[in-house]
Amino acid sequence: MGVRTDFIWMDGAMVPWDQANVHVLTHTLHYGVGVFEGIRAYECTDGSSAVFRLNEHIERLLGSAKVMGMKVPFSHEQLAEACVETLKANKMTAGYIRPLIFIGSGEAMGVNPGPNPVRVAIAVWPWGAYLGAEALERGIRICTSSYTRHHVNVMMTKAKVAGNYVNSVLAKTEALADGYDEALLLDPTGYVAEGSGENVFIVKKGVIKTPPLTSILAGITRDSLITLAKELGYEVVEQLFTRDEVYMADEAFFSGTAAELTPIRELDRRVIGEGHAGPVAKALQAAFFKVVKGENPAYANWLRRYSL
Ligand SMILES: Cc1[nH+]cc(COP(=O)(O)O)c(CN[C@@H](CCC(=O)O)C(=O)O)c1O
Repeated sequence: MGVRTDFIWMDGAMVPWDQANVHVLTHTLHYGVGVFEGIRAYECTDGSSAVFRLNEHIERLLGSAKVMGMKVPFSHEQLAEACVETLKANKMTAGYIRPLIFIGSGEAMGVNPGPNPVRVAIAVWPWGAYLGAEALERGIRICTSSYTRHHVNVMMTKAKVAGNYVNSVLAKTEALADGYDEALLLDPTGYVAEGSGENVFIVKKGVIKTPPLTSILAGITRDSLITLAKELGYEVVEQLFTRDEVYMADEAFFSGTAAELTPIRELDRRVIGEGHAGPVAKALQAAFFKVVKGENPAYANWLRRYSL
C-alpha cells in the first residue's frame, strides 16, 4: 500500500511530500523518543467524511508526549484541526492519519534530548485492511511470539512511543517468517497481552474477555468495542487469560485502528472455534462499521465530520 500523498503537515505548515525531510542527526532517529498515533477517517453513508474518535487519539498523543517529557508546541485543538486539514489538503475522503511528535536536531546529541526542538509531523495515506484483504472476513493465523511484551517499568506501555515498537517489529517479523499473519505477545508473567499492533479479545460461552489495562496499550478501538458489546447485551470481562484459554475459546479477534476488528481463526496451529469469524465478532464488526460510517446517531460524538 503506497504511502505517498501530495502534502505532509510539518510544524504548522503544509509541506510538499518530497520536502518533508529531517536531518540524519534527528535525535528520535537515534534514540527512539518519538510518540505517534494511528487514526482513521471513513466515508459516511450521507456523503460526508468523519475522523473516528479524533479527540481521544489526540488526548492519547499528548499523554504519550507528557510521559516522555516532551513539551509540545501545539494545542490539542491545533493538532486535531491539523489532522483534518491534512486530509483535506490531500483530497482524502477516507484514510489513515499518522501524527508524530519527535525530537529534532541541531543542538545536542547523546542520550539526553537536551535543548533539541520538539517537532510535529502529520502524514495521511490510504490504508485498507491492515492484515490482508480477506482477514476481516476469513480471519487470520497467528502464533505466540518468542518475544515478551514490555514490563510496565521497562518501557512506558500506556504511551505510544516509537521505541516501544522495536518489540513489535521483532514479534511481527518473526511471525511472518514462520508463515503466520501476526504475533500474539505474552506479558512478563506469561499472560496474554496483545498483538504487535492490536489489542486482543476472546469469547467463551457468550462472554467476551479482554486483558485489563496492565502492560498493554489502552486501545481506542478496544474501548469502542467494549462499549458496543455491552450495548448489544454481551457480558464483557476485563481479565487476564492464558494462551491455552485462547486455544479453547469459541472466538478470538484483534482490535485496532489499522486492524479494525480482525477475527483470529488459529493460534499456534490450534483452530479457534469453527476456524472463521464467529457470531460475536460478526455482530461487533457490523456495529463498529455502522458507527464509523455515521449510521448510528448514538455515537455522533465519536465522529469529527468533514467535507472536502
Ligand atoms: C501495541 C498496540 N496495541 C493496541 C493497538 C490498538 O490501539 P487503537 O488503535 O487505539 O485501537 C495498537 C494500535 N496500532 C496502530 C499502529 C499500527 C501500525 O502498524 O503502525 C494502529 O492500529 O493504527 C498498538 O500499536
